[in-house]
Amino acid sequence: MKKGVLLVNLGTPDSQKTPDVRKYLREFLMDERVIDIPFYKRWPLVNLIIAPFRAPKSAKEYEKVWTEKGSPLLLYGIECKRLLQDKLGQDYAVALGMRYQSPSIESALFELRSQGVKEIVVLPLFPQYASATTGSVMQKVMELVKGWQIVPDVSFVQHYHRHPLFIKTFAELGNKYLREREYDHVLFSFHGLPQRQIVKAGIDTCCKAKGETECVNKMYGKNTFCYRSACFETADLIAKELKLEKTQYSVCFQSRLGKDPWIQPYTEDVIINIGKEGKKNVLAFSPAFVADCLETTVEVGEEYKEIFEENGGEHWQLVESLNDHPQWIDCLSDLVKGNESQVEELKTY
Ligand SMILES: C=CC1=C(C)c2cc3[nH]c(cc4nc(cc5[nH]c(cc1n2)c(C)c5CCC(=O)O)C(CCC(=O)O)=C4C)c(C)c3C=C
Ligand SMILES: [Fe+2]
Ligand SMILES: [Fe+2]
Repeated sequence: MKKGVLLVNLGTPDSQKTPDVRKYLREFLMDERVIDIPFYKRWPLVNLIIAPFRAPKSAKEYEKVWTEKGSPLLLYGIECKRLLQDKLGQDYAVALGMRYQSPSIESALFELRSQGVKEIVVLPLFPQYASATTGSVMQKVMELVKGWQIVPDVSFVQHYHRHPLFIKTFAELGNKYLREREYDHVLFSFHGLPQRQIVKAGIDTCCKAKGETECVNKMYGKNTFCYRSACFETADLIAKELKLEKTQYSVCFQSRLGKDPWIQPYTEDVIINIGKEGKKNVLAFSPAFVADCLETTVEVGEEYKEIFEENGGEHWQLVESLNDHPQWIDCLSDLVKGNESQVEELKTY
């Protein structure tokens, strides 16, 4: 009997046009794990304020990344599915679902069920666990399978932010640029989260205090569910692979939405400081994403580049994401098979 693999990414609009972007934003932001406030406040905020006002602006940005075949996030997902299926062979059936919009997780689960699959490994395409991403995917899958006559044996890959192949692939992609020219700083910019989401996750040994801007203890390997700490760990491991000193790189968090405090430091502030320090050449990684998308290509590749140049910077280079890199497919295969090559001895940094 085949074993099922369900790859899940965030999702993307059906087209780059404003109505489709609005529809996507509505579904995405109405998720109670994404905007984690009571429904009676979330509904008007999303439907009357954020979606209507943000959709036309976001649509212009989606226009910049859209290809003839569609959204890069979806196209890389489809390609990863194909390559992983080839790598795993006939004993496995691989499907792709998006948490929001299409193809839905429901359709991907039906695809697996129609192939007689009774055992499914769910692999969210988010290396660092957050309730808003991996948690939401896990909840959705459980809601969907709970009504099946034969409830499948489902397991989840909750995170892989320290998996050696994940780290090595990013490091190799970056090294290509580091060999080409001199850089005076390296930046690791991760997607941000409202600070309260970290506090709510109950990580009381880590980012516990309200407004805490530093993880109190970097107990890597023990507080893997603190998204912020996991991001620092990913950055430290890539930096180690690149043989960077602590002073040669910074970690920061992008994409703040609204006025509430998000996890810090904010990417924009860090870029302004780097510029003020007279650094001219910056290499930027965005390792919360495993595929290039709006957040990497436009936000890091264009918007942060502009801010850097306005603050004295001269050369800004975004390191592309893992996309369909063969070593990334090896990493996915390793995760599916539960080889757990990421569970090495816990290291201290
Ligand atoms: C409260 C708002 C948001 C939270 C929390 C959030 C967490 C989060 N998101 C990703 C990954 C992606 N986000 C993307 C786009 C995007 N994210 C938000 C808001 C929150 N994200 C918005 C409003 C948007 C839409 C774009 C925009 O209008 O600016 C994408 C890109 C999708 C694409 O089609 O290219 C990804 C991927 C992570 C990993 C994360 C928490 C860890
Ligand atoms: Fe997001
Ligand atoms: Fe933390």
